[in-house]
Amino acid sequence: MSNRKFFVGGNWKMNGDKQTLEGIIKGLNDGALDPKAEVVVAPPTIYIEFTRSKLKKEIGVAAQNCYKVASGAFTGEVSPGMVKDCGGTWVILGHSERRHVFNEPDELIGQKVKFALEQGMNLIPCIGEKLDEREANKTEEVVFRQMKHIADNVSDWKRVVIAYEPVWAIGTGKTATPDQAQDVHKSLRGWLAKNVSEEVAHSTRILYGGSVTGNNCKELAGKPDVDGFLVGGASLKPEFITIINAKK
Ligand SMILES: O=C(CO)COP(=O)(O)O
Repeated sequence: MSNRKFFVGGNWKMNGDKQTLEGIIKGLNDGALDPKAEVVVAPPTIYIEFTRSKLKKEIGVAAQNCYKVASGAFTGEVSPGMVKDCGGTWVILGHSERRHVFNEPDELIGQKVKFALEQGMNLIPCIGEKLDEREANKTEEVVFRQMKHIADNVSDWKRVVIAYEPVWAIGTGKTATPDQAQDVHKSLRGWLAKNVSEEVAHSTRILYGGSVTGNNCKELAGKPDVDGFLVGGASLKPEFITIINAKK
């Protein structure tokens, strides 16, 4: 048995306003959450401070992205230090939408990983293959390449939680089967054992993300290498609590 603490992240993406987010926050504050689960939510950057000020302290707050330097002429960007200043202690990096809508390459994601860790943040770096890559049997090749760019820049694995999010499963209602998720998670753990260390492979949490719902979370969470979830759409709904409690 592993002693990896079950972890559930809610990625709110570019959704909500103060009124609706307050409703979601109230639901989390009042909900009966499994105390054995670690929970983090990622509001749009502009609502990080608002969320932190309303949300109970047991739940962490993440940014959905941040830049690779502390300050300067980078219009539209925010730095890890700014996230921290507003009460965020986590940051999601390399999310599929950053990679594929905003064309962020592996190298940039690696640089962001390095800098955010240096700045004291906890990280949720994301990896995952596209449908054509899966169909061409390139899933491992793709996720191992993405992992290498991340791993080469990690100075402290205790502050890193990996999210495996197959691109074809994100926002599509097409969840990976528990066996598909388990297969990739197991390969990733094998990669970590071989390329980083047995200790890191054993202790690092690997989350699954992609159309996780209150209905499919229990079966996914039952797989030995699935240590939690990164949830998009369902994290805006009351069923997020069911997902947090998937191991209860
Ligand atoms: O991208 C995701 C979480 O980061 C997953 O999104 P959905 O849960 O909406 O498929």
